[in-house]
Amino acid sequence: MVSEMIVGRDVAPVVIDGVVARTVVLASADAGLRQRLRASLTGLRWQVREAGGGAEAMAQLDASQPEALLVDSWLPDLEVGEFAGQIRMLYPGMELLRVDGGVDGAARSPRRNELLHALREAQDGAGNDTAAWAAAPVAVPRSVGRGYGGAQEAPRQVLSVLMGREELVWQESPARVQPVVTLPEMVGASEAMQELARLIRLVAPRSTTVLIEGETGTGKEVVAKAIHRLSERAGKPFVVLNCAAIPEALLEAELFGHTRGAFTGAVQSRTGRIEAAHGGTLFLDEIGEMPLALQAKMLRFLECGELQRVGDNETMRVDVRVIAATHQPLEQRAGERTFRLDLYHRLAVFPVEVPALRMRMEDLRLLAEHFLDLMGQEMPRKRLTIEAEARLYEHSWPGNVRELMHVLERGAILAGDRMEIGAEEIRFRRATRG
Ligand SMILES: Nc1ncnc2c1ncn2[C@@H]1O[C@H](COP(=O)(O)OP(=O)(O)OP(=O)(O)O)[C@@H](O)[C@H]1O
Repeated sequence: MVSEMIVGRDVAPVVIDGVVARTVVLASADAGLRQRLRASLTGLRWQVREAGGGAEAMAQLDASQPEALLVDSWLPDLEVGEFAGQIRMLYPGMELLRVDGGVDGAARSPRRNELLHALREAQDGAGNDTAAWAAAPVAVPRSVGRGYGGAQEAPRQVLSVLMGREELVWQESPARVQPVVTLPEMVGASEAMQELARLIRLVAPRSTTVLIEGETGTGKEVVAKAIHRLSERAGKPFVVLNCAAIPEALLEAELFGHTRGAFTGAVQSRTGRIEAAHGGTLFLDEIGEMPLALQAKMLRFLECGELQRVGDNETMRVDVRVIAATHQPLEQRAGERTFRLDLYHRLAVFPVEVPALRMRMEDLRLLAEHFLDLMGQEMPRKRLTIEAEARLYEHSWPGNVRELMHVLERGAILAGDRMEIGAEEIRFRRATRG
């Protein structure tokens, strides 16, 4: 279940040595490289925000509006070229440097020179020990980990400097993992997730209504956000309303807004979520929980783009793309007349299904690494023992990705000061034991 929210931006200037620091987001799966770059850049009065992959970097960009982005030549979740293209489109004024190319035809500036200087220093700090650039591989039980081609070998990158030129080049070892083409914030390399990413890319640029189906915790909201971010509406609000979380009596006013005195307790007029999403996207989670009477009003809005606040005679036009999600079989519900068939057809112009985690166990390791990386931003980054990882593969994950996230969080806490999460720390809730 997701909470209601309006995604906003937070900008908190940081002062280093009495000077307001500029912010750089550093996207790399290589913790060593990030650490060295952080040291160099902090010395140059840059505030560094680290991201272990493209999805995380996107979230950091959204939150901190940095002056620059440094991106590794390989990211675990996104194809770098495509990621860079999206960044240029979404943040045209931002300095973007790849650690492999350094110079991409953009004009030199003091800012850019500083970043290049930091890249050189980071390379010096690495010395000639190429093993230092290799991430520690985590073994996957072969019987279950085969799906992700080459996942057993960690990416190994060797940095070299073209002497006399301010450029850095990454050389790749033959053991390199093939980049996986998915989407911002959507970790997963399975065929099912790549197909989902393809559908999302196709539908994102249009204003088509999308119906996202999938079990609880599979990532339906993640998909909705990806569609929003890849659309021309990306700079506009992404508004979420969980239809199951608001009492029936209040849902209409929450969606459409209300005038002062429209009902008992309406002491002042209020904008509804649809209006708040003007220009952007409205994500209606758990649409199957919407009362039938309100479904009729929603259908009218979807068909003409007009709405009336509760208690108001005025009609207003808004430009909102609607994405709905459900874990219920809506078509079946429509057959049983507990959901309006006409609304179902209107919503399901473009249906997409997010597969259950047990149907794509080859994504388990990537997802686990992703969540351990995220937790590693708040406490020392922990690893799973082979036995702990095997235990993850034995489970059937009825709570899907969200359950995995919670199991790992619990495991990390239970492990206390130890850097490894053992099998005994991987505990499943009794009700969801697989
Ligand atoms: N592919 C993914 N990559 C990274 N994180 C994911 C992925 N899928 C889901 N998550 C994470 O798992 C959690 C649950 O995802 P989300 O809320 O999108 O699921 P949902 O299907 O909308 O759940 P519900 O049906 O309960 O509303 C979130 O914290 C989300 O960030």
